[in-house]
Amino acid sequence: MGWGKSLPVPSIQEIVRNDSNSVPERFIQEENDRPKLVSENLPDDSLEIPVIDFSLLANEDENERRKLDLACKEWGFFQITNHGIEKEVLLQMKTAVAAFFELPIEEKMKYAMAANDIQGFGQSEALDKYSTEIQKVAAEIYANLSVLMGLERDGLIKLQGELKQGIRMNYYPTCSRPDLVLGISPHSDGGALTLLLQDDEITGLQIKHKESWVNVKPIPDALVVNIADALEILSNGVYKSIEHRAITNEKKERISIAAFVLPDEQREIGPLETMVDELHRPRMYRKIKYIDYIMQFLAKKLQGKAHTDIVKLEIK
Ligand SMILES: O=C(O)CCC(=O)C(=O)O
Ligand SMILES: [Fe+2]
Repeated sequence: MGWGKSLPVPSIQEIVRNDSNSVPERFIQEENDRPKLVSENLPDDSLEIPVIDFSLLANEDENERRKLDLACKEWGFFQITNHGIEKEVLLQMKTAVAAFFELPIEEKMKYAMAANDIQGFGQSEALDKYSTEIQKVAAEIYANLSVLMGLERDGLIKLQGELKQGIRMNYYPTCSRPDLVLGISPHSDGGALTLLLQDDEITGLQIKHKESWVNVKPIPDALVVNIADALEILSNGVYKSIEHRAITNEKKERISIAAFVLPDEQREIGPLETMVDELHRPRMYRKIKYIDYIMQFLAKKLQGKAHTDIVKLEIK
């Protein structure tokens, strides 16, 4: 598990417990960054991110693989159904995470302090099972992306080493002024691939698509998958690591669980030779050791989609 400990941010559960009606000043977004929930500029609800049937992918279905290719090029995001992870495993993970967020702050701190915990969660059977299943799904997506990028099925794994995984749990309390705040600011993910288990009912995730924000409407038991920075770089910008954010709502708290699939930190990442074509698609990024990329990524915090700029080459 790579990135060790969670950052000591003030516990939102504690803030809400103390006063659930006011929005602390520092959460209020600048006018331009507010989610605009009631004005014009509403997210276009007619648009939906692509849905991929994982069982077809696993059966080497050419058509589904083409859909995956398009989804990664045009959206950077897709939902997968029929991923084969048992409902029970998803439910147990959600229950364990919800229980964790219910713990009093003192108990949570104990987990946060313990070294080698996944983002302050401690060891748990639910987490281990979930993480193992996610790994299998990620490996199959990797295999398909490898083929789409002109490699053998195990091409990406060979280049990146064994896949690492980090889990982040997000808790968004209800908010009396969802129009003023964001649950999570716009960012792209720094790993290779992110698999997100989100609430079955509450819409919170929004992604940038053609300059506007599009809601990712929950499909019960589906996983939301997105291309993250390392795959954007490996694909020489053909697949996009898209900016996304989460909004809050007045009615119901929301939990999401993000599994970040990461390259081996000691490996170099850079555009695959198969994705570079000096005439039509010149090399867009320089090579960088993944650990160096992450150090620079973390130094910039969550600030929009400037991350891959770290390695972008000037194209003349
Ligand atoms: O809660 C969500 O839907 C988004 C979470 C997210 O983007 C992240 O954890 O990186
Ligand atoms: Fe994210």
